Amino acid sequence: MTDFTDDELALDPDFAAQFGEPGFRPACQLYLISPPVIDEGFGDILAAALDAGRVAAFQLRLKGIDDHAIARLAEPLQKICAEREVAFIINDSMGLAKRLGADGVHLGQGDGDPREARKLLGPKAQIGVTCHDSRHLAMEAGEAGADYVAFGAFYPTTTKETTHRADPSLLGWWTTVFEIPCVAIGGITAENARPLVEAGADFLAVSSAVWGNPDGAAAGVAAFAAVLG
Ligand SMILES: Cc1ncc(COP(=O)(O)OP(=O)(O)O)c(N)n1
Ligand SMILES: Cc1ncsc1CCOP(=O)(O)O
Ligand SMILES: [Mg+2]
Repeated sequence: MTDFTDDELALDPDFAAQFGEPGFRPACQLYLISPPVIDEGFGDILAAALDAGRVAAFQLRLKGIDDHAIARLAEPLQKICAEREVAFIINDSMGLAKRLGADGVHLGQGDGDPREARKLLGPKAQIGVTCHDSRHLAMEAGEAGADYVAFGAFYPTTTKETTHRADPSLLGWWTTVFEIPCVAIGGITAENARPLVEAGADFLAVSSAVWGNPDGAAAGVAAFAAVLG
């Protein structure tokens, strides 16, 4: 584990210069995270959601079933994403991402080494890493070649049991020092997203605010348009 000095963790101009000057950052974009359980009808819901606004990526995050079952459910969803040039990301398993020819993989701290994922998936794959509320984890992920770092949870969520709470200032620090995109996740809604966008989040990772929207997932995506600018 790399030991970064307090100076390096601070907003030190020399440190910033070493690791990348603040440059132009595209507007914040939506990154949809699937419900943990879906059925064969989810494809129509996903297509409607992706057609309702600017979505950069979709992560298939299924829990409680094996890779074969995930692969069966993944195929039509991967096609729906490809038709709309939305990145299709597999959660947890670099092996399954390889098997499916997914656009990338998201790795939690217990899901494997980003360097190994890079060797397996190649230079074009999008490899994301969970960094909770930790600058250290994010800098280690960046050093390991991650294409994005994910901070959270920012708000209470029922989608996943979380023990870390991130502050928007973490997003501001990261985007001031590093060029690698950052993702904010955890309990994010169109109503509470603005502080995260203003702090510099490159992506908002959202699940229940879209799939659980009482007016439907398309309305859930459309509701973010105002805050994403
Ligand atoms: C974009 C994004 N950020 C964080 C997570 C959480 O990943 P992980 O910590 O591995 O937990 P599970 O999602 O696997 O329960 C994520 N999936 N996506
Ligand atoms: C996967 C994950 N990791 C941290 S919070 C979370 C859940 C995100 O879902 P929601 O947008 O419903 O809070
Ligand atoms: Mg995981």
